[in-house]
Amino acid sequence: MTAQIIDGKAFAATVREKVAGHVQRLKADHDITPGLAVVLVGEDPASQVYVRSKGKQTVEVGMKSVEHKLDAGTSEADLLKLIDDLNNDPEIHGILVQLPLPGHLDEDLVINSISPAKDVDGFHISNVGLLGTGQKSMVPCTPLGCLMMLRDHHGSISGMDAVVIGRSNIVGKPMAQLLLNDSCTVTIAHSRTKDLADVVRRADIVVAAVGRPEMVPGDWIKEGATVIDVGINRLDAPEKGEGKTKLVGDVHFESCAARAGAITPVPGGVGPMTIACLLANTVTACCRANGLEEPEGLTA
Ligand SMILES: Nc1nc2c(c(=O)[nH]1)N[C@@H](CN(C=O)c1ccc(C(=O)N[C@@H](CCC(=O)O)C(=O)O)cc1)CN2
Repeated sequence: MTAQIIDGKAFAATVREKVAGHVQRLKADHDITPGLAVVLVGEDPASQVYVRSKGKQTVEVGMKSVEHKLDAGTSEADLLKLIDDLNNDPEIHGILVQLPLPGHLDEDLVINSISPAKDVDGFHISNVGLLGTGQKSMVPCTPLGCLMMLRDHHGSISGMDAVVIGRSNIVGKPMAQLLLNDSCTVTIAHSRTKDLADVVRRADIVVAAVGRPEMVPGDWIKEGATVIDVGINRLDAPEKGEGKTKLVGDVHFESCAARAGAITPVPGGVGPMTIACLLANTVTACCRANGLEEPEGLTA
C-alpha cells in the first residue's frame, strides 16, 4: 500500500478560514474582537519563530494580537504580575506562554497562574481535569489538530485501536484522552514499553510523539493504518550542502508510508495545525467569555 498524504498545511488553511469567518461575525454582530496575548521569555530561536508566526496568523484572521517579549532573566514575580494583568484585561480572551521557559522559572506555577478560561493552550490543571472527565475544556492545540485530521480522514474513529507513543503533558496524555473520548481503544506507549513494535503493530491509528528522530520504522506499521507524526526533529543534512539541515519526524517516513493507509508528513503535517488550533481556541474562549454560541467544528 502507498499511503495517502494528509496535508496539514492545507487543512490548517481551512481551519484559519473558518476562524476568520467567526471573527468577522463577532465583530459585525457583537462589536467584539477576540484578542490573543503571547508571552515569550528569552531568545530561544525556534520559540521566536513560532511566536512571530502566531502573531502574524492572529492578525491575518482579524484578531487582536499582543506580544510580550521578556528577557531571559525575567523574575517569576514579574512574569506572574504580567499574567495577572492579562487575566484581568477584558480585551484579551486568550493567553499563551511559549514553552520551554528558562530553567529558573517554574513552568507548572506559571501555567497554573493563567485564568483557565483564557488558557488557550489547555495546559492549566483545571482544563486537564475537565478534559480527563469528558467535560467542556480548552483543548491543547497539537492534539486537537491531530484529532481534527483523524476525524476528517476517517469520519468516525469510534472503536479503532489507537497507540500514542509518548506520554508528555503537552501531547501524549491529552491526545490519548481525546482518542478515548472519541471511543477509540487507547494504549499509551513510551520508552519503557515492552515489545513496543508488537504494540504498535496492533494499531489502526499510530500517533508518534516521542521526540526521537525516525524512531518508528515501517515494519512496525499495520497495513492500512493511519500514522500521525507529531515529531519535529532538526538533523544535519550534509547531502544538501555544507551546514544544511532538514526536518524529520518521529517516524521513518518512506518505510511507514509504504505500509500505512494515510500519513502526515514533516514538515507540513501536524505542525501547521498547532497554530491554526490556537486561533480556533482563542475564538472559542472569546465566545465562552461573552456567553455566545461556540463555533462548530473548531473544538473537540
Ligand atoms: N505554549 C506552547 N509552547 C509550545 C507549543 C505549544 O503548543 N504551546 N508547541 C511547540 C511549538 N509550536 C508552537 O508553539 C509549534 C511547533 C511547530 C510548528 C510548525 O508549524 N512546524 C512546521 C515546521 C517549522 C520549521 O520549519 O521549523 C511543520 O511541522 O510543518 C508550529 C508551532 C513547543 N512549544
